[in-house]
Amino acid sequence: MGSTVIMDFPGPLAEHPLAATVATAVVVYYVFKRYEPDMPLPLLGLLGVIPGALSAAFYYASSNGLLYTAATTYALYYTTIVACVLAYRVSPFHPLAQYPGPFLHKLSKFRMAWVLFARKEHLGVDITYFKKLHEKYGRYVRIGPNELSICDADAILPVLGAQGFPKGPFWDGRVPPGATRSLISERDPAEHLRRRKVWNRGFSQSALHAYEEIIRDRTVQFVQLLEKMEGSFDLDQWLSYYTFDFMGDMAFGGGFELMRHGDDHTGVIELMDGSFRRNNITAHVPYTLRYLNMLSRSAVTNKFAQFAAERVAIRRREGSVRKDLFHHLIDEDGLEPHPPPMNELMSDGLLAIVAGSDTTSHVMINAFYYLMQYPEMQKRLQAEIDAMFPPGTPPFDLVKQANLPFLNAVLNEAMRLQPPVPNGAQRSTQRIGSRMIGSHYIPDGTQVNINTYALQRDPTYFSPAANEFWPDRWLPEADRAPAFIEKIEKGGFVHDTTAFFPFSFGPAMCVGRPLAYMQMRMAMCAVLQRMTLSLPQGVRDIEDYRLAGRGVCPTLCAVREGSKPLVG
Ligand code: HEM
Repeated sequence: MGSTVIMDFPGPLAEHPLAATVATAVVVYYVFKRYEPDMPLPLLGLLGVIPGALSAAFYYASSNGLLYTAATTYALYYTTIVACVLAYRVSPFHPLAQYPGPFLHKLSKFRMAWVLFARKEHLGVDITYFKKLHEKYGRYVRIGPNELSICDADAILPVLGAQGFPKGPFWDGRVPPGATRSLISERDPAEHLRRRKVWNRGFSQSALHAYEEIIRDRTVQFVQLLEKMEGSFDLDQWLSYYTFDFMGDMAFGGGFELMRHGDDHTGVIELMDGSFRRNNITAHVPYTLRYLNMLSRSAVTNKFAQFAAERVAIRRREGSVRKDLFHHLIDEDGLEPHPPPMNELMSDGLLAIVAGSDTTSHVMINAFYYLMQYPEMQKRLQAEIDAMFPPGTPPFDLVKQANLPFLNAVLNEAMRLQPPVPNGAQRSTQRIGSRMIGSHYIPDGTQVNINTYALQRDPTYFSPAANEFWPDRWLPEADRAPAFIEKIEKGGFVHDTTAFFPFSFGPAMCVGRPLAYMQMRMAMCAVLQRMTLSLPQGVRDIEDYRLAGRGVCPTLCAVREGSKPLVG
C-alpha cells in the first residue's frame, strides 16, 4: 500500500533521480536563503524528511538497494545545497561581492569562528590576524559571507553613533534559548535604552563617589599581597583575582574572595574562560548555540546562573550594606515604576562581573608589562605619583589621581595598543535596511565590526611609531621626552583621538568607563607608590601574550626604599 502511494507520487521524477534530487535541493536552497530557518522542526523537514521521501521513492522505482539509494540521494541533496550556498557567496551577484577578503571567509562564518577559537599557542592564529587582513585588503574587508571588518575612523559615527546600526546577531549566539538578555546582548534599541537607564544611574557621579571605599579596600588588600610575594610570581593571575573580587563586591556585594584564598577556588575564572571559548563559535554561527545547548547545557551557564540566583536572593532578603552597583541595578532607592525582575537582575549582575573584571585587568597587566619593559618610564611615573602623593601619604584621592597626566597617558597608550575588545562590537543593518558609510554601500543584512586593534595602530591616526608604546604622544608638546621628540622630528606627528575608542562609542558604548578608569588609576598609584616591578632575568618580550587568552606574566616586585605600608 505504502509503496504504491510513493511510486504513484514521484512519477517521472523517479525516472530521473539525479535531476529530481538536484532540482529539489535547489528549491530548498532558495527556502534557506529567503527564510533562514533555524528551528529544529523546519530543519528536520527540509534536511531530513525531504531527502528521506526522495530516497524512498527512488528505492521503490529502481532495483538498487535501500542503503545505496539513500546514501547517494542524501549525499547529492546536501552537496547541491552546500554548492548553491557557497557558489552564491563567492559569486558577483552577492551584495558584498565588491568587498575584498579571504576566500574562506566569504564562504562561511565557520572560518571566522575558527580564527577566534584557535589560540595562538597551538594553532598559529593571533590578535594581529585582522590587522594583517586590513593591511592586505584595505579599510573594508569581507570577513564573513555577510560581514565586514572596517578600519576607518570615519565609520565610527555612522555605525556606532546615535543614528547608527543596532547590535548584531553576534549576541544571539551568546544568549541560550529562553535565557534573559543582559544589557549588552539586548539588540532591540528601545529595550536597550530602557535597561541602560538603570545602569546609567549606577555610574552617575554620586554613585561613583560611593564606590571609592570599595575600590580602596580591595586595592590595599592587593598591594599588601604583592608585598608578601617572594621571587617570581604571575602578576596577571593576581590582577585577575583583584578585579574579580572587586567586581564581585560591586555586582553582588561580595562572594569570590580569590585574593584571600590565593586561588580560583570558586572556579569562576575557569568557567568564564570556558564560556568564552564556546562563545567564539556560537557568537559567530548563532544557530549552533541551540544545538550545542541541546547536547549539553554548559556547566558554565548552570554554575553562573546558580551563583547569581543565590546572590540576588541574599540581597533581596538582607538589603545592601554599601551603595554598590547592585544597589542601583536592584533599584533599592525605588526610582523605577516596577522593581527589576529577578531574571534581569541575574543576567545584569553576571554581566557586570564579566564585563568589568577581565577588561580592566587586561589593561592593567599590559600597562604594568610595558612599564617593566621600559623601566625608565616606570621611574617617570613613580616620580609623578610621588610628587602628588609623597611617601606616607595615602594615594587614594580620586580627583588627584585623575590629574596625573603621565598616568593617564600610560593607561591610554596601553589601551590603544592592547584594547580588551580588539575586534570591535558587532553592529548590523539587519533591522534597518541598507545604509551608506561615506561612499561605501552597506547592504541590508550586513554585519559590521570596526576593528579597534587595527584602527588604533594605524599610522594614519597615530604617528610616529604606531605599534610602539610611547605614552608621550598623549602629552602636551612641552612635556614630551626628548627621545620621542626626536622620533617626531624624523617621522612627523599625528594624534587623531577620534580613532581611539577602546570603550566603543555611542548609546551602547561601555557604561563602566568611569569606573574602569577609577580602578585602574587607583591600582597603578597604590602599587607604584609602594613597589617597583620588574621582569625576571631572561624575560624580556612576551609580545601579545595576553591577547591569545589568559597569559602568564612572570614578575618580580620590590618594596621601594622610603615608602610606607598602605593603610585602608
Ligand atoms: C578598561 C576597561 C573596559 C573596557 C576597555 C571596556 C570596553 C567595552 C566595550 C568595547 C563594550 C562594547 C560596547 C558596544 O557594544 O559598543 C563594553 C560594554 C559594556 N561594558 Fe565595558 N569595558 C571596560 C570596563 C567595564 C567595567 C569596569 C564595567 C562595569 C560593570 C563595564 C560594563 C560594561 C557594560 C554593562 C557594557 C554594555 C553596555 C551596553 O550595551 O549598553 N565595562 N565595554
